[in-house]
Amino acid sequence: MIKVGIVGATGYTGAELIRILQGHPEVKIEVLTSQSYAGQEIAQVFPQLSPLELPVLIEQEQDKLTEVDVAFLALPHGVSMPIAARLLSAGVKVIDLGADFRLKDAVAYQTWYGLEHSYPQLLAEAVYGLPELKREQIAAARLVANPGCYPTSILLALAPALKHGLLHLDTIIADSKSGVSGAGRGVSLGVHFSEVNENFKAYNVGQHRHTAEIEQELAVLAGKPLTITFTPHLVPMTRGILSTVYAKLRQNLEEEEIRAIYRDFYRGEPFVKVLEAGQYPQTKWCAGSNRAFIGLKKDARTGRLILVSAIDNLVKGASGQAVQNMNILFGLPETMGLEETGLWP
Ligand SMILES: NC(=O)C1=CN([C@@H]2O[C@H](COP(=O)(O)OP(=O)(O)OC[C@H]3O[C@@H](n4cnc5c(N)ncnc54)[C@H](OP(=O)(O)O)[C@@H]3O)[C@@H](O)[C@H]2O)C=CC1
Ligand SMILES: CC(=O)N[C@@H](CCC(=O)OP(=O)(O)O)C(=O)O
Repeated sequence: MIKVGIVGATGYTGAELIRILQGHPEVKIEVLTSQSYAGQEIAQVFPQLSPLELPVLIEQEQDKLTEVDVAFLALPHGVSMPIAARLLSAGVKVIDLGADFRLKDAVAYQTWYGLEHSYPQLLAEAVYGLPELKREQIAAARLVANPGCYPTSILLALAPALKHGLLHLDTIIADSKSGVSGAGRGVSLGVHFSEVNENFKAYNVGQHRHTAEIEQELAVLAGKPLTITFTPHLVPMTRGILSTVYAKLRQNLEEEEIRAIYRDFYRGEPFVKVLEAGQYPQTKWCAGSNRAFIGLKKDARTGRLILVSAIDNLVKGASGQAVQNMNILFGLPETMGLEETGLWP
């Protein structure tokens, strides 16, 4: 059995990790940490977990954390750096759900996150954990930087088109909408009920920190640097991200030829489904599951490709993808523990 630790178990992605891992046949959850609730049962925070036999919450500084095989860090950005360094030196594999190891460039990290990176030497070895694009590198990694939720939805939508050189690189626009759980469990004015309910807004326009991560990974796919316009929106729903991505096509391909490229790129991928002509995804299709759905349309009038992708921000956008990465790290079938087809309605 793989001994697992979850650091930041009382947050949304931490709880989602417990929900997924408790059904994983090769995992034993050995350590759950919290700074605010140390000494208490996790069921006191999330009563729905009370039927499970889970360890009492402990502080992340305790030695017990260094005795696990793999630790998931479900912490706010800026907090994970020293914890990851300590765990790696104790021989623990680390999957960081936050942003601390996603950018390769420590200067870019400082620019976008307003913090100096305290372990820049780890950035070179960290692998950006999007399994559909980096499976081999993930398998050999000690430190996996789990992608952000918006980047996952946008990168999966664009990867086949960029890999095949289908797009004018300076024309990409990604317009994304997220459920409120994307902001985590902490309370703030922008996410309290009466601010969000019956409301819809764009935020961090032209400056969301995920832009850096998306551009970094799109550049790898395209083989050259590029910039995109990315606008996130907050939707009054709990889970889900829907991204609509627009870009000018370089060649006059038929829509079915483009769809064939997408189908071929994702052939055999258990978690990515390319939809039929005229079919576009909805967030409810993937709520609670690790699946991503991609619909596409060639807009012949404008010469643009329109891509629509849907994921659950807490699953393929965070904890499910992290478990997929753990399966790869330990040579297990990638779908193990992730067979859940989702919640309906
Ligand atoms: N929510 C989402 O959809 C996604 C989130 N992410 C990323 O995953 C990470 C976790 O997100 P999420 O679960 O939503 O966040 P939450 O705010 O819901 O949870 C954060 C967790 O971190 C702990 N924590 C907070 N501050 C500190 C600190 N200074 N030191 C140690 N522990 C601390 C809290 O524990 P306690 O107070 O009990 O100590 C809590 O368990 C973040 O980096 C987030 O950006 C990535 C993709 C999607
Ligand atoms: C709705 C909402 O607020 N979403 C979050 C994205 C969460 C996430 O993926 O953040 P990290 O990159 O820090 O992991 C946001 O826009 O900040």
